[in-house]
Amino acid sequence: MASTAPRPMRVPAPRWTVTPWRMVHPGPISTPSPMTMLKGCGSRRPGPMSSVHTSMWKPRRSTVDRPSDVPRPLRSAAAVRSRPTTHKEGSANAEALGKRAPRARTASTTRPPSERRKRSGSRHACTDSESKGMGCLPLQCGNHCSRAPGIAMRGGLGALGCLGLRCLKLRCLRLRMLRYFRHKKRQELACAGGALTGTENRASQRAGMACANRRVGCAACASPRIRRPATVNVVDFNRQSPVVIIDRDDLARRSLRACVEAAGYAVREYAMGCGALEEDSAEWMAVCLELDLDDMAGMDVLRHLRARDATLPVIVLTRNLLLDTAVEATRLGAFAFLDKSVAAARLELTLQNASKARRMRGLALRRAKEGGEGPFIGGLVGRSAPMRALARQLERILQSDVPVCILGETGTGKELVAHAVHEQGMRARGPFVAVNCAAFSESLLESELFGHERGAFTGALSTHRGCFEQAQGGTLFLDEVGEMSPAVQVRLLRILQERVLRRVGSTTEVRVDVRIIAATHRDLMADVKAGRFREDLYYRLTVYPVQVPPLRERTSDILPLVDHFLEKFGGSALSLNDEVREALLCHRWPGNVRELQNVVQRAVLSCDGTHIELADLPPELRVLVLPPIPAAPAHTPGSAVSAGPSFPPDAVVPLRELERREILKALTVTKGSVTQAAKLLGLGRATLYRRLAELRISPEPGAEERLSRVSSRPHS
Ligand SMILES: Nc1ncnc2c1ncn2[C@@H]1O[C@H](COP(=O)(O)OP(=O)(O)OP(=O)(O)O)[C@@H](O)[C@H]1O
Repeated sequence: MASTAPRPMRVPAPRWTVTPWRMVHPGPISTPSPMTMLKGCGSRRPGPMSSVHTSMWKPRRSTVDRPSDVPRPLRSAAAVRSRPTTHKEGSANAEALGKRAPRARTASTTRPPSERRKRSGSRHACTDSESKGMGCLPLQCGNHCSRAPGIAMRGGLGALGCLGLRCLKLRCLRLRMLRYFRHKKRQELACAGGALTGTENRASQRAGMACANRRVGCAACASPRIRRPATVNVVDFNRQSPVVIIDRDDLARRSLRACVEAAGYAVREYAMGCGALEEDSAEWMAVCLELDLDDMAGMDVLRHLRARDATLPVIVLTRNLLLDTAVEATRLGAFAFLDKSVAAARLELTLQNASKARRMRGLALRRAKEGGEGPFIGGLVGRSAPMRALARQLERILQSDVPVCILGETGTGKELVAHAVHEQGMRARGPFVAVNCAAFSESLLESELFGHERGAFTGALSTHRGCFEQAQGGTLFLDEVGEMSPAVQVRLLRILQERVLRRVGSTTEVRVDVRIIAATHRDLMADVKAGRFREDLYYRLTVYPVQVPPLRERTSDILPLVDHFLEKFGGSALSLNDEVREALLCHRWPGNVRELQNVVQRAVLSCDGTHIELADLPPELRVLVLPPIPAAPAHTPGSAVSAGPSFPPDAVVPLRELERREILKALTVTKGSVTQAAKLLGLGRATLYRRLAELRISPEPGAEERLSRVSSRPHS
């Protein structure tokens, strides 16, 4: 048998033989990762193009005739196994090597790429059929070309001109990377929207990737022990959202905890992969995962985590940084891959990027979930159109550092907006320091903002770090900035321009890195015109002005806010009757949300413990029922209209009077039922109540008596 084998062409032995049969295929994934591609190409020893090219035509050296000093090519064994040979040639080669002859490749012996890969280790070369099946690009023909001039002419090199193998591989790599990223992008989009097409789903399953929408169960989600949320949770990620550490080593966990906590994140630790997977990961900010675990393979944990929440950043940590592992982790969607020995130094930055990505994905998910209603702002309650517009405005500045000026009437929630910008912005991990400029005299405000040295003035018993220094790396909220004296304005302007400050009584300058958010209820431009506010400071502060709408312009937020405050003040079990709701909706709310909050707090205290009545609201909210309705003698149309001024029959009646008469008529007909009257008049109930208030009409016949009863009750 050995004598019948074709004699290999003898050529002078090079120091290193390139195995040029095929590009190394990364495994059973239809769109291989770029890292894998790199691995495939990189396994060849770099050298001048000409030498690589020449070596392509040489037969591969067998392990038998490799000189002992020649290092064993990384993938020689795998390449031997997967090199597409004829049965005859294969047998001959095998016998020459003293091994069992490979079986002929038949339909029954042909295995799927994944299996072949398992058998041949993680590295293997594509066969012809495989490369077709995997949709290899025509450019890969560069590899085929290495085998026979005929193929070269037909497939690739002929068409492309005689490119060197490495050029082809680079082009091939680039294209495959492009395909990989496109595929990945599609997967991520599908994860967010929860809708993979059938083909994509099958593709991701074939690839062993997490099935994001779970319409078809994937292998990774098979374990019954592991919690699988049915829907994508929408969470506001902030500093309280924990970074989860999964590591079996107590010491390593402790040192990681210290790193993560120093970076300003809450931490949750797990020694076992299963322990972590049994928890709900919806609120986790990120995961630091050690691959070497006791109970299950780290890669499986990663697979499960990604399967349940494709937006959860998983940072893979390992002691032995192997390319194969990195490739596998990247393919499974790991956010980053860190060597444990350098993890501490890199972790902070990686966590920063991870949390930013998580927050942005969270925002996008929330928006998607709310049916495109608009983004969500921090702890602000209210989804009215003006609030959604405000949220959209804020979203644009979250990831920037521009000074923001929040304008709006008192009690509209300016400080809450400032908090939201800080919490969801880039400086979320820094401090948020708020100072009310109206609360201090000029000298005190100076010392409060900029600090002072010991003995700088009478009473300065110790050195004081001002608000600017306290807010280093974070946000300084200057509330009521319009109340600043001209002297403080000048100092503030200098800090904004030069980013340095000098404490009162000090000669040295301190560099400050602070984001400024200012707020005022005043018309700052008017103050500038009146000379009360510096124009240059105005333009420095109002780089991005934001107007918070008053509550009267967003009545649809009133009832959600009432529910919010009822819950806040322990009255969530209390119910409101229709009268109370109408009164709340029709009030003008000059004190805005703060006033509403006070009203609800007071009502919770003064009500009977089951429901809130009109009597539990302050008198200014009961104005609707103040004027008594004139007694309607009969239900005849027009009889109730007599309460108004009389006009000569041919006189033109003012529209307001006509409106008043028609409303009274409707109320008479409906026996004081506002709902029915509104229907008769073709108005909304709230609109009719507003008109009643404006026209000073009491809607209900019994209003007078009830009012007197209510007014006599004591209020807390
Ligand atoms: N959208 C909202 N959702 C929940 N609570 C709110 C909202 N807006 C305001 N509040 C509450 O109303 C109160 C007043 O808000 P805030 O202090 O932010 O208003 P402001 O505009 O800064 O007032 P001022 O101009 O008087 O300082 C706070 O207790 C705040 O929690």
